Amino acid sequence: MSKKPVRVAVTGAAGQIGYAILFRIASGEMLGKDQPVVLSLLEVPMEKAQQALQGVIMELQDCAFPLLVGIEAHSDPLTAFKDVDYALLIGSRPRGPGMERAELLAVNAEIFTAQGKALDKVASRNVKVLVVGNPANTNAYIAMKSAPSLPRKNFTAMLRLDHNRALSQIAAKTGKAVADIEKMTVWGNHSPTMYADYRFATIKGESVKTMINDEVWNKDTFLPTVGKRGAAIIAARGVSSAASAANAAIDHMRDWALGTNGKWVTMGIPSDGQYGIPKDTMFGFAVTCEGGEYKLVEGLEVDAFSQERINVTLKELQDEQAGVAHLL
Ligand SMILES: NC(=O)C1=CN([C@@H]2O[C@H](COP(=O)(O)OP(=O)(O)OC[C@H]3O[C@@H](n4cnc5c(N)ncnc54)[C@H](O)[C@@H]3O)[C@@H](O)[C@H]2O)C=CC1
Ligand SMILES: O=C([O-])CC(=O)C(=O)O
Repeated sequence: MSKKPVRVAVTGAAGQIGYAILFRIASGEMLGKDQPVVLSLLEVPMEKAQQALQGVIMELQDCAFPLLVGIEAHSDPLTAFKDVDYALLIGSRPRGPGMERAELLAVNAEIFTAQGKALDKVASRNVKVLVVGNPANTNAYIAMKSAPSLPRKNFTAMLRLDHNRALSQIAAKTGKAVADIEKMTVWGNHSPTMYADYRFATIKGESVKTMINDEVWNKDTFLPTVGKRGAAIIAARGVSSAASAANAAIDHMRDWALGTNGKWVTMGIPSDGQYGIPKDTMFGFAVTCEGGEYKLVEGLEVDAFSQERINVTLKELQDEQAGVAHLL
């Protein structure tokens, strides 16, 4: 018997990442090749954006995806999020020239407060929310705080792009296959302060740290390369990463929904106080997923260098949270 369709909301659906992700969701790459989906697409209520959205919808129709059983265009989160099972919050304002970080936080805080409230009112009580729009961790924190009737654990932020970037740098350094790397993780904020940590990583059972054995490379090459990859892509392409961001969002949601078979992945999740990260902080942690739930990997040793890195990324997140506290 075929499965009941699920409702998937995507915001910023006419943007770059939207264009790179919708076709993959509709083809079953996110939720499985046996899972029919209804796409509920949200864009700003401006004529240009709504018109562009109609163009994307025409293209989705023209793909005749067997799993795509409905497409809706919306300009109001209250209708877009009605009964949704999955919500990918991608649309947000990028930083403009001369714009201070605090201003960006304030503009986006409004978007994510409204969207959190709308999810709270109308989404499925089991909705799985992934925030991609930057600053992703703090936007996810805002949405979670604006949706008090939904479980906190339903809200997550995207650290998977950093995780995937780290995997690919390690593969290049060791000359091994990406697919063979296990137990990689990224701690903290989706920003240059993130701490990509390969101390526990293995390749076919062998320690990656021992294989690389180069602390200077870790500190001076690996961490800056992963941390500043977003800026490097903007410098090269003139616009920010879109296909790789869409790919990471697919990976995040697929693993959360369908499980990781014991493999570690990185998700930004609300802390319950583990590793000294204050409760509710939306922080990148190693997790495994099973049965539609993520589970934090506990008991990892935090050495002095790691603690220092974790403190830096935590401080940044706490400053961001303090910057929006008056809006919540
Ligand atoms: N977490 C991560 O790893 C990454 C996050 N990003 C972030 O993702 C976001 C989207 O990136 P792009 O698609 O490249 O940007 P884009 O500018 O191409 O598209 C954003 C779309 O969102 C729409 N939008 C803005 N406010 C909205 C609202 N309140 N409701 C619904 N739609 C809204 C805009 O009209 C636009 O079509 C940016 O904030 C970017 O910085 C990008 C790459 C990686
Ligand atoms: O850096 C940016 O603006 C886009 C982004 O989040 C990334 O590529 O990691």
